[in-house]
Amino acid sequence: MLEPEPVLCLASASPRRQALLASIGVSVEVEPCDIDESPLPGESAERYVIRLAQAKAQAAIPLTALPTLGSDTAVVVDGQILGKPDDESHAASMLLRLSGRQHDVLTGVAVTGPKGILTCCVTTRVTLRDISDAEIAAYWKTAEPCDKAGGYAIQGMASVFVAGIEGSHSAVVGLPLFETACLLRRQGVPLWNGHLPA
Ligand SMILES: Cc1cn([C@H]2C[C@H](O)[C@@H](COP(=O)(O)OP(=O)(O)OP(=O)(O)O)O2)c(=O)[nH]c1=O
Repeated sequence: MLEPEPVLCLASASPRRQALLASIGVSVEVEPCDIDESPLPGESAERYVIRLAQAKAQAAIPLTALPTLGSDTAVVVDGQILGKPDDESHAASMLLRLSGRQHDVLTGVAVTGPKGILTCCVTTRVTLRDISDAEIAAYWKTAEPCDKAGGYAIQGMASVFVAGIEGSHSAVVGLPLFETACLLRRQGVPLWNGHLPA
């Protein structure tokens, strides 16, 4: 079967974001953008993820004629933003902090198009059970944590640690599908490969 024509430019290297968009029938052209992801002094987590989502979406504008989408996901615990782990000990220290308690996962989304740049931020509360040192060491060996904010993947083997979630599962994986669909429709991007009635 022929691949549907792209209707959106995804400014992201994340295969998960591409798969999430494909699940609602949005075929994309991919233009990953390398931007500085350091938080600004005193910046709130919400401002941070929205700023990065906007920067990614804007960086792709010169590369395409399509509307662009940028997104950023951060794990936040005690007001501190946890990014992706640099190495095994960093990953272990992040999981130890998250073990046996709740934290927030924030995902910012920005979509450019005829209406300018539209943004949203979705916060999801995740509860992890107690995680032992042996489990943390074994989890690193799966290679799953290395490219994930907070050093875990709710959609993968770390699901055995996830005691509860309040909010959007897809947002934790990288893109809140309900809110993203709203932004895409406002920018005139067709969903369900063009079959969702306007
Ligand atoms: C907490 C969590 C994060 N993640 C992922 C979502 C994001 O892809 C990643 C956080 O890093 P991001 O910087 O948001 O995204 P990215 O580097 O993967 O892609 P790009 O910047 O090019 O768009 O962590 C999961 O897949 N599962 C989880 O449970």
